[in-house]
Amino acid sequence: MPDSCLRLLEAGVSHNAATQHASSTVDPVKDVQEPQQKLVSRTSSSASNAMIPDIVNVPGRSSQEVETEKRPKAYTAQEVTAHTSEKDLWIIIGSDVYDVTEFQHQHPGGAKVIHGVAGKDATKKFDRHHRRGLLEPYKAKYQVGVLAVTSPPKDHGNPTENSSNQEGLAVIPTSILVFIATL
Ligand code: HEM
Repeated sequence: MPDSCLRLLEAGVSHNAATQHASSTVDPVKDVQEPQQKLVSRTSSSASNAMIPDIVNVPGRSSQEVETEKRPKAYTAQEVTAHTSEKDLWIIIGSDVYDVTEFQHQHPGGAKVIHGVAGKDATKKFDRHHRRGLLEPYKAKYQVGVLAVTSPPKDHGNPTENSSNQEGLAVIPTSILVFIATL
């Protein structure tokens, strides 16, 4: 075989070796990326685990029981309206719901004023005659829950944080392009 051919062969071999080397440099990158991807998914799953209350596994008690203890019960204003009789009398003050069936007869301001707000939001009338701080010692005994939030609390008032709005922004340039293309 002529020398030039030998040189060419050598060059081919070294080229293949270089290709192999190049591809072998890609593989480790893949190897590095894969665990990273796994890490990301592990991180995101642990992030969703963070949403689960810490004390789910209380021996002998269901997570639902523990949850019920942690959060006060939420009642809608509609539900409170079902408790208007002297024998079952609830009122709302601020964001709290009180069962004042027993307290109405001990109320220094009289039971009559309490009857006037039975099953209703008594906040305005209460605030006319008391400081809110006055309720603190009564809460443990008479508060039965909190007022349920019926409308979504967030995503109002800051439209830039709305993801659907971000999608909308992404659509605008495309539609402009289509418009330009039709000219
Ligand atoms: C859980 C609910 C309530 C508690 C614990 C409560 C407690 C009290 C207390 C301790 C007093 C004596 C005066 C004072 O210390 O300020 C009082 C007076 C009074 N309360 Fe209430 N109250 C409640 C709800 C209401 C509501 C809903 C009304 C009105 C609709 C009302 C109207 C009055 C009035 C008119 C007085 C007399 C005020 C005065 O003498 O100047 N209270 N209440």
